[in-house]
Amino acid sequence: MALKGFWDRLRGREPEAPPAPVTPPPAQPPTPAAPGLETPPAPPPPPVAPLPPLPAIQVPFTAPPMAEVAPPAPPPPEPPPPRDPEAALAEALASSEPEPESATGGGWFSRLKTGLSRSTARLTDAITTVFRKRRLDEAALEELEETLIAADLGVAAAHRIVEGFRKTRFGKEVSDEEVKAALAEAIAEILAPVAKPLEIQPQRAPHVVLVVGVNGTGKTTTIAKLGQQYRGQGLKVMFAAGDTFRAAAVEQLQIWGDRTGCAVVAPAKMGADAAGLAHDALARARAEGMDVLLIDTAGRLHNKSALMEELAKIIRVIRKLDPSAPHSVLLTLDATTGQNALQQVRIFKEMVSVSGLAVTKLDGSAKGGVVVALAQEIGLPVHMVGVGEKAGDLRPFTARDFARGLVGLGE
Ligand SMILES: Nc1nc2c(ncn2[C@@H]2O[C@H](COP(=O)(O)OP(=O)(O)OP(=O)(O)O)[C@@H](O)[C@H]2O)c(=O)[nH]1
Repeated sequence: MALKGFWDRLRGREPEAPPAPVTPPPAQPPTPAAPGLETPPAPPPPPVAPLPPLPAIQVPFTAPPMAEVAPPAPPPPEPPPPRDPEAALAEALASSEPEPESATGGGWFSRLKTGLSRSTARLTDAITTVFRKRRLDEAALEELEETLIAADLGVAAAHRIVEGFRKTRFGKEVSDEEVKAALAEAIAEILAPVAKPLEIQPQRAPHVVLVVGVNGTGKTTTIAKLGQQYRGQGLKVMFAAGDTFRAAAVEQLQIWGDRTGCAVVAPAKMGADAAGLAHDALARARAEGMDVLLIDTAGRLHNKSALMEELAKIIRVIRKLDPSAPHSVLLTLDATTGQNALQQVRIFKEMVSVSGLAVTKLDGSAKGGVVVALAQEIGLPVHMVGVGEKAGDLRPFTARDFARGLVGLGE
């Protein structure tokens, strides 16, 4: 239970409450057994006497006006038929072709902006209310700081931004639009040092990317999306299904491999040694002239030290073949976990030398501001962001676009 609690907290979930104690039903008085029978037949129910008429009770009742009477609830909608995972995957891949700008209403930026819309609302609704033509005094600065913290930007970034406002605009009258524009600039400034693409060096033959992260944060999907992108660039790509404990993860990677034309090295049986698998995959990748090898890993073992040992072993073993591998260690973070993402980075940094981050599920989160907290407090490169489940929904992270998208401004 304690370890389950640890993993739940790491994933940003409240640990499950222990099951409620079962209360035994109240004891029934024993039924007297009929002589010679173990189970007496139930006695016939006594005839029900007609109830005497109830005295009339007057309950004062005022009918609500008609408009307030709730209409009868419509019948519940039919639950959608269960989706065949393969069909869902095929659909995601089919729609992952680079779409023309017109089809996406302005291309990647508008997708980013749409994806961030929940986070944007959280951040800007308060700004719009507070700063409609208002003098930037102490009270306004305090409200701004609270808004930024509530939008998951973290205390340090919120403080830094507010101090910037104090220096440049204190005492001036500002509108919500001015505040948003200045905010976008301040956020972009914080993000700029960490906005670095994941640079693949095919001459490493192959460039090895070890992908780590808590389970469910999007490791397998991110690998698949990257595979698709690299294939599009004409690179030869191999996936190693190193999450050998989860049959579904191996299967998922195999399907993505088939669809994207990436080779897949999968374990012969579940629970196989992940380090051995990574070693075999690297040997094969070298023999087959691959440019990139993406290694998936388990996100959860029975405890933190077991996971740490597994990751360390994978690295030790692949270094027997290439002492410089892995060339990148990519940590996936689920944006919906908000501030908990910072804790995940700290824990994974203790286990392995993380070289950069992929922040996923920004589309399903109102906590996209956490990327600013990550930049300010962790400072690791943010290579890419995921704003959807489609293969095309993983894009390089750029400070200006993200900052403007987050505060709801145009390109
Ligand atoms: N909306 C949305 N969903 C995403 C994104 N990235 C991944 N997902 C979904 O998140 C779920 C978990 O993703 P996986 O790639 O299986 O996560 P994982 O870290 O490999 O999980 P384990 O295999 O359990 O360790 C899947 O349903 C993905 O489709 C994203 O950017 N946006």
